[in-house]
Amino acid sequence: MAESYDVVVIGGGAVGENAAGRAVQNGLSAALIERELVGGECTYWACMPSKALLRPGEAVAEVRRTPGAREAVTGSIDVAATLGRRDQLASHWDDSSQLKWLETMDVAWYRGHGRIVGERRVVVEDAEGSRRELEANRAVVVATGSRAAVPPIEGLPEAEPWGSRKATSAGAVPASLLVLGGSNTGLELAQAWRRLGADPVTVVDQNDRLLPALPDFAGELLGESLTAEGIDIRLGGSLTRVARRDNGAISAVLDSGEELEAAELLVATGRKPVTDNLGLEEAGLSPGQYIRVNDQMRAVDAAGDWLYAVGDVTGRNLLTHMGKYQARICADVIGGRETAAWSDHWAVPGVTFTDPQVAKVGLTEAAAKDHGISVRTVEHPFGAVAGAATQGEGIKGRCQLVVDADRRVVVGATFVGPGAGEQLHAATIAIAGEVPLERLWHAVPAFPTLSENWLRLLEHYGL
Ligand SMILES: Cc1cc2nc3c(=O)[nH]c(=O)nc-3n(C[C@H](O)[C@H](O)[C@H](O)COP(=O)(O)OP(=O)(O)OC[C@H]3O[C@@H](n4cnc5c(N)ncnc54)[C@H](O)[C@@H]3O)c2cc1C
Ligand SMILES: NC(=O)c1ccc[n+]([C@@H]2O[C@H](COP(=O)([O-])OP(=O)(O)OC[C@H]3O[C@@H](n4cnc5c(N)ncnc54)[C@H](O)[C@@H]3O)[C@@H](O)[C@H]2O)c1
Repeated sequence: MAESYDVVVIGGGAVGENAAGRAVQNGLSAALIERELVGGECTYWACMPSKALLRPGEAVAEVRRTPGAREAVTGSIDVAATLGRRDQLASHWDDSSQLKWLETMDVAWYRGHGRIVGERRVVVEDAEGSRRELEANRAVVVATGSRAAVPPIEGLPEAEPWGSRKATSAGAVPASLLVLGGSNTGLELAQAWRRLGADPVTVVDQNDRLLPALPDFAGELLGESLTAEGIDIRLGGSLTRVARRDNGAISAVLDSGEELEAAELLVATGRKPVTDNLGLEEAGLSPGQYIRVNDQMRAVDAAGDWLYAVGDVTGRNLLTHMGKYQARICADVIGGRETAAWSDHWAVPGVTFTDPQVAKVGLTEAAAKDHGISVRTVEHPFGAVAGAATQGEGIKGRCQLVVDADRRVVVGATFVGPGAGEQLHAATIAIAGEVPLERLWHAVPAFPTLSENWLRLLEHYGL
């Protein structure tokens, strides 16, 4: 006899949890199926532990920028304390508090592998092999996330490289680190382990520049900072061969023929969807692909109207906060509200939590032009306001606003500088709220704060 819920969510990462919780808040009954730890990658092996590894280095750099405070830093980062704090922020890889939250929210949870076995029907199989069948009166929501994609490089699997899971949960600092893939994962973890003592740290990426989807200055400024602290960045190439030597060291051959050696190799070359062994064929979908969704998060290629997908598994903005936004939209749609995930296209915020941080929301100049928008951009040095001077010496960086010149609203913003991520939400509000420049002009930034960058940018625009 199947147990029956309005909504059955497969995958209990941050996104699945939010979909189930919001469904209950909307007056529906919901069940969540998770085969590993409720909380998913973000909680245990991605966002939280990586930020915990970065924070001590960032805090020390902040203090070192400030005369009077810098003299108080006489030692080096305490690795054991950093890893201890990391373990704490990763909830010691224990999901009991997440389970408590589900219970408080009245979400039923099942530990096991979820698989669709027919229209609105899902089977959960636990580790012992016992099976329970769940029936979804209204919808099945797939929130099974993503896993690391490993490129086909000779010797790579046998060399047992680090993936993001190992690189965020390691119990000791590697003597040296080679990072393949220089995007958010690779750059954050390269800097984290460098500042914790790995030396040398080398980053290899096939692109000709860092962060190519952002304005040029973002990758350039970040690259300069990382290079200055001893991270060797090799762009425009990859590895052709990898081996782990008898002494445990990694040997890697670049496509230029040069051989690099490191204690560990981190592979951070992107993600692929977790859609295998999920029974997607029951809804007419192919396994192994991202699940295409519309702005109501309904799986557009699925037969019927009962299958939804949210989070990384959709391939749309692989970011926790965007997945959670999709989850809220999805649960509202299932609950009968008319709504759409339009922010997914126009106002996606993202922060690379390196030092300096790279924070961007909305469209770049190039993307805005592609959308036929008549664009004007304005820029200002991040550190050229009194708020930066009070924070310390030598604060560098850049800010940029992308403005729709016809509608006189901001459509994109990028900030590069220490702590730039905290500047971002003002831009997200301006973009999502379509606040006219004439109105923004009256949003006065307090003195002396870094937010005065907004005033300078608007002055450059001519206000
Ligand atoms: C190193 C790193 C750092 C990151 N830092 C950030 C950051 O700072 N900010 C940010 O916004 N994003 C960050 N991200 C991205 C973020 O981690 C993901 O976008 C987010 O985890 C996606 O959440 P999700 O719930 O969709 O998927 P996941 O977190 O992958 O969760 C999916 C869950 O589904 C479960 N599951 C899969 N298949 C089944 C099945 N058949 N049955 C039952 N359960 C199943 C899995 O066990 C998993 O728990 C980072 C990513 C990495 C790799
Ligand atoms: N702070 C954050 O919000 C944060 C942090 C980490 C990850 N994430 C998200 O997680 C997702 C995955 O991030 P990611 O950095 O792991 O992957 P990614 O797909 O963003 O970047 C992968 C990088 O690897 C490079 N690459 C791929 N194959 C290669 C090869 N064979 N040789 C050399 N280089 C190669 C690519 O050029 C690219 O720069 C992204 O959506 C990202 O935004 C977010």
